[in-house]
Amino acid sequence: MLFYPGLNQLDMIISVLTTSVRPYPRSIFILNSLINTIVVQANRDSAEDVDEVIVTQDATELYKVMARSIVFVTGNAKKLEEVVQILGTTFPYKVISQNIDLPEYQGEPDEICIAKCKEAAKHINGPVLIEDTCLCFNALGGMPGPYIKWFLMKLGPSVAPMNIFSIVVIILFRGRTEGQIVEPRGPTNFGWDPCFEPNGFMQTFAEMTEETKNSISHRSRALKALKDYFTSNADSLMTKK
Ligand SMILES: O=P(O)(O)OP(=O)(O)OP(=O)(O)OC[C@H]1O[C@@H](n2cnc3c(O)ncnc32)[C@H](O)[C@@H]1O
Ligand SMILES: [Mg+2]
Repeated sequence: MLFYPGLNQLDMIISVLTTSVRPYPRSIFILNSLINTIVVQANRDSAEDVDEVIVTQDATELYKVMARSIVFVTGNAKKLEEVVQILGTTFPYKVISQNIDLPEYQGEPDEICIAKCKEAAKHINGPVLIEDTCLCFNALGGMPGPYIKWFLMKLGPSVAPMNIFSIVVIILFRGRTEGQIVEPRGPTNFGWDPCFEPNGFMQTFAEMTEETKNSISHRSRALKALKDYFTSNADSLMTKK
């Protein structure tokens, strides 16, 4: 059952599909046996797009590496930067990024997230991580919600009081950060960061150091829950088909 906290909140939803275990774009997996060398998968991108070549002599080891990869699909470089920083080096899965601008779906945040996740999985053919952020205004009955991207593009970061809330669905995790909307302050290179001042702080997200934002943000709380879950269940998740 998916959890949705209500519209008077800002929701960040992260979906993880662990439905298949296959090779992924941007990696070449090579099984180097005594008999010959088998390229298990060369991806459909050009050779320049290949991030790494993994060579192993042990088929079991190969499948372990393949099974322990998740592709984070996003067209947003700032999201990617934060997700990589937050997950850090101790996340038990290898996170490979793929820049695909997925469709902006309509509907409730959880439905949007699932649709986005399925679409990402179609491109990647394997486990994917996606994220969708909604910004919901109390004064507007929850709008623009998932349509915040277009609001930001048209109006810039000037908004009304709200709360922040983060959840992760399909495998479900939640994180929440509350705060106030203020006159924009700080760099304007990431969405609504300049106008969101979390409770207990005198700075907006944009004015904070990355470390401070990542220690309290909706994203970091959702990802912490995800990381804890994947760390405890790494072996059983790896074998899921
Ligand atoms: O490819 P995807 O991952 O969908 O990336 P996106 O930029 O399209 O992102 P969303 O669909 O989730 O749209 C949410 C909007 O909110 C912005 N946003 C997301 N997380 C944010 C954060 O932590 N701080 C400020 N703005 C954020 C983001 O730049 C978008 O304009
Ligand atoms: Mg998007």
